[in-house]
Amino acid sequence: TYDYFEKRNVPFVKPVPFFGQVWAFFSQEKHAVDVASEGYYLFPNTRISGLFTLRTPAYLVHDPVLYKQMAITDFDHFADHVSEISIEHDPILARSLFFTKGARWRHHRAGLSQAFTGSKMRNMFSLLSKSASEAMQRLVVFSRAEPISMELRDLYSRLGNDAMSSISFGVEVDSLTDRDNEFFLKGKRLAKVDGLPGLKLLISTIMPGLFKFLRLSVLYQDVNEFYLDAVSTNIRYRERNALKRPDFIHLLLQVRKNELNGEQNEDDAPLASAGFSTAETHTVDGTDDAGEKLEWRDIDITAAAASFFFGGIETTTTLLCFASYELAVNPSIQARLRAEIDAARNELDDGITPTYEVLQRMKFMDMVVSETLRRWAPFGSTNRRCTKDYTFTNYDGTQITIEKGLNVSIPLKAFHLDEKYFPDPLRFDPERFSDLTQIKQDAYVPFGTGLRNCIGSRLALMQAKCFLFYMLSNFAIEPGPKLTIPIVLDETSAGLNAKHGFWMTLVPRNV
Ligand code: HEM
Repeated sequence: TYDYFEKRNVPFVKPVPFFGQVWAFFSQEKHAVDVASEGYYLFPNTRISGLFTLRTPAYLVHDPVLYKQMAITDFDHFADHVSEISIEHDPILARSLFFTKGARWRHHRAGLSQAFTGSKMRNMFSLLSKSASEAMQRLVVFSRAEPISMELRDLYSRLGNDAMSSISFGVEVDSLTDRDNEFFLKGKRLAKVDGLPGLKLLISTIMPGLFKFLRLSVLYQDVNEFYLDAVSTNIRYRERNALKRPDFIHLLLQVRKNELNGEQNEDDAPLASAGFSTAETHTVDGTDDAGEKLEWRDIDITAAAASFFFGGIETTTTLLCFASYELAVNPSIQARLRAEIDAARNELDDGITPTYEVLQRMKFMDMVVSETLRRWAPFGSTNRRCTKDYTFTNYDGTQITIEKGLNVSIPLKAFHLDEKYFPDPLRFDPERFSDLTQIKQDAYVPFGTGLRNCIGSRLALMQAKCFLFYMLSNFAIEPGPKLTIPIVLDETSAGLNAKHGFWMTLVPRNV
């Protein structure tokens, strides 16, 4: 088994007998994303390297151009993500977009894409902004014009949960005051990426076969039941009361009735970009091999809405936490961003409430957010399953064939921190994004690339910018006494997190 890559002339990370590289996942003091990317640093002159999980060979892509090729032009060779989540044991997660495969994925992606267009995001933005603005007013009252010390991951995940509850379900919650409301508690359990759920998620990614064999589930049973019940009650209520609101449930009900299909909105083109990092839109044909469309049942709508909590809140919270950290330790960057926000506020009717278009125009805000996503990619690696044999040429002219069924890992974080693409890569420097023609676009992939890229990039960018806008309108962010500088990462979390928290002091601006 272990001569697999030698025979194919592919450099590979030497496996520990029986365990392969899995040993390193569980025995080292390194984050799973860094363990998975080890070959990237060991073999700088190849487009791909090999590794073993237990005794199964898998690949690691080194060349961002190859990733792009696999994800766009040669998409039909790499149509799926690798996880094997069972519909029986994880009825919601297995139906959510990241984990679906084949015809179900095509159908869901084609439907959901209609809910994430620029014009839909702009309509939704008013709900997002209202939720953020109300939360910020409560925070201002809470501070009583005095500096307050806060752990920002907790704060941002509360704000994120409240915003997502509003834009997904039309449910207004206030997790700052009502700290143990059910939407927040269940949302936290849903999106948990540390402890046992994080471990299971890791196993589902690095050893999908074993995960399937052990019949494991990731989500807690009570979380499945909560969301299934919440969404079907919500749908019935809307149907009875003919309720219309620009949120996801409403859009997904329209998708179900095929009301959005082919809807052309002349607003879409100018609204399509939420900033430099916005993931490109690709058209996906939603019909199956027999030319049929699947139905959108209640459980599919539930899975879609729940997946926004699962995939969207932790990641956007991570972006906000690291942006706040960098602003706190780089006061001159913070001052420049604050000046841009103040200038934008002068142009607003009420001097307070940003619009989608105002945020779209803020150049320095976009530079700060883009650089945060580069330096601290919330999603440090993604993957593909090879669905059809694939042959390509390596740098040295040799042909390599990836066989159907093998898993391929893509080290997004390693691309972002490679000095070949980004000189002095550990330095936080928004100026890199001042001249966008200088950015090596293939290597800048915070939202992945191709047909399976992040569907929520516009929402994430607008949400992060909106929260930063309100935060810096009201507070200066300073390092708190409990903050560790430089930040120490939590190597045990499946996501990107600070080991000792994001402790900051928020100083009211009184403007
Ligand atoms: C800063 C925040 C976010 C980051 C950095 C991020 C990053 C990513 C990445 C890297 C992927 C995999 C792409 C690939 O395999 O090529 C992905 C997929 C996905 N993301 Fe995000 N994401 C964020 C926020 C969101 C939000 C807010 C939502 C939904 C509301 C969302 C929904 C999804 C979904 C559904 C997929 C799977 C797409 C598919 O398989 O077709 N993400 N995201």
